[in-house]
Amino acid sequence: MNICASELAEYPPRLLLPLPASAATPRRRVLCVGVIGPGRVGSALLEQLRAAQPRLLRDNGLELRLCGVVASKRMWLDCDDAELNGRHGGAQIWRPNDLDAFAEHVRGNDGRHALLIDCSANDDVAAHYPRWLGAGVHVVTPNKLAGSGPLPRWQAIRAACASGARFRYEATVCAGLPVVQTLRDLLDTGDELLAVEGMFSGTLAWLCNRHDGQQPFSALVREAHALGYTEPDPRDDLSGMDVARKLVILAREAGWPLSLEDVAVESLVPRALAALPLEDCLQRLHELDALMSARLTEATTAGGVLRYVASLDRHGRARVKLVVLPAKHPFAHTRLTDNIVQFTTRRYCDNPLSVQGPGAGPEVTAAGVFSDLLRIAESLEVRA
Ligand SMILES: NC(=O)C1=CN([C@@H]2O[C@H](COP(=O)(O)OP(=O)(O)OC[C@H]3O[C@@H](n4cnc5c(N)ncnc54)[C@H](O)[C@@H]3O)[C@@H](O)[C@H]2O)C=CC1
Ligand SMILES: N[C@@H](CC=O)C(=O)O
Repeated sequence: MNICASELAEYPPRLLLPLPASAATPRRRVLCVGVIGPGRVGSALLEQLRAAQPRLLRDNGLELRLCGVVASKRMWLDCDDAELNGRHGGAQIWRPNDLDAFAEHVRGNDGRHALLIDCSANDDVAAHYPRWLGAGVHVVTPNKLAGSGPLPRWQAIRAACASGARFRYEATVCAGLPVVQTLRDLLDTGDELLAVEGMFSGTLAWLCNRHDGQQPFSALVREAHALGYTEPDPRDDLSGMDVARKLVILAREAGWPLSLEDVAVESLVPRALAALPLEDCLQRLHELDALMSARLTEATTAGGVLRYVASLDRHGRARVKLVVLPAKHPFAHTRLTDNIVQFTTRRYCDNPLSVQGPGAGPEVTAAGVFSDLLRIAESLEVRA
């Protein structure tokens, strides 16, 4: 709509007044944050938090207080004496990893708002969520192991939110894309999920896009790992398990009690590599090449493209597999790490609602985690 100056003059004057003081002066809130897993995503997140801190405080009245960082073996707490550490070459900074002590430290005992961000891919960390949430600590994570893990644990996590603590996991599905929130909004406004279909793996999308026979498939897998697209163990991507986990998370979001065992999964990992230690598997990745080359020939001979597709139909049948799609198929027109999620719902039944865009990489994933943090921060009441 265009508004010319004369029209503007006729608008009710109150529309032209400055914003009321309450909107101009944001209420100040403090959120104490602990980051678990300073790997590729965790480090990108720490950088984004650091860069955004002054702007958030100035424009939103939100003070983010980083209280600690814990890695697989060690942790750092803000109460540690920085000056002492300086004199000891940093040797005092790191204590041994202790998740319970870490959570207690971030939670404090002064009624503060506390948030733990799990950027690991570790199941033991996920097993702590019910306790943390039950104690009133918010949890945000891109780690898929809680959302797709044992159903009773998932239910315990949801139940623990009765404490008032919030659990958000947008980045578990398609990294920074607004997929979980979109589904949540559909459901909360009374829609009903009928089916989901899509490409949920940035790594597999990128590999399918880049694999043209010019380079061995295994070299591309190594490149995807170096770019931060793969899981810490790339077999989680190649086996289809990462995609299956995302499908389970979406199904559960819609109230369907799906478990990983219910998903028919096509793995691209040769049996001989499946159970090897990670280092040995990486040495033998070339054993994938002949298999993937044959799949590529099959696709090009048919005039199509390879895509790794997930689907959950109206009868609850869930499957993830590599398929040949015709060149005109909408999934064939995706680029780089593009993911696409199509929700067929009661309202969107003739033409599904689609979310599409880059679906892997530390920066975009960290941004998805960060936006979860901001949604939680928006709901915080002011505490002294
Ligand atoms: N890389 C990507 O594009 C995306 C990743 N994710 C998820 O983000 C998470 C992190 O992925 P990356 O950063 O790529 O992995 P990474 O391997 O680079 O980092 C994982 C970190 O977790 C730490 N860690 C492992 N066990 C721990 C424990 N018990 N306690 C504390 N820290 C522990 C490791 O020390 C490491 O710093 C994973 O769950 C992954 O599935 C989700 C969406 C996209
Ligand atoms: N390894 C995953 C990262 C995001 O979940 C992928 O490639 O999609």
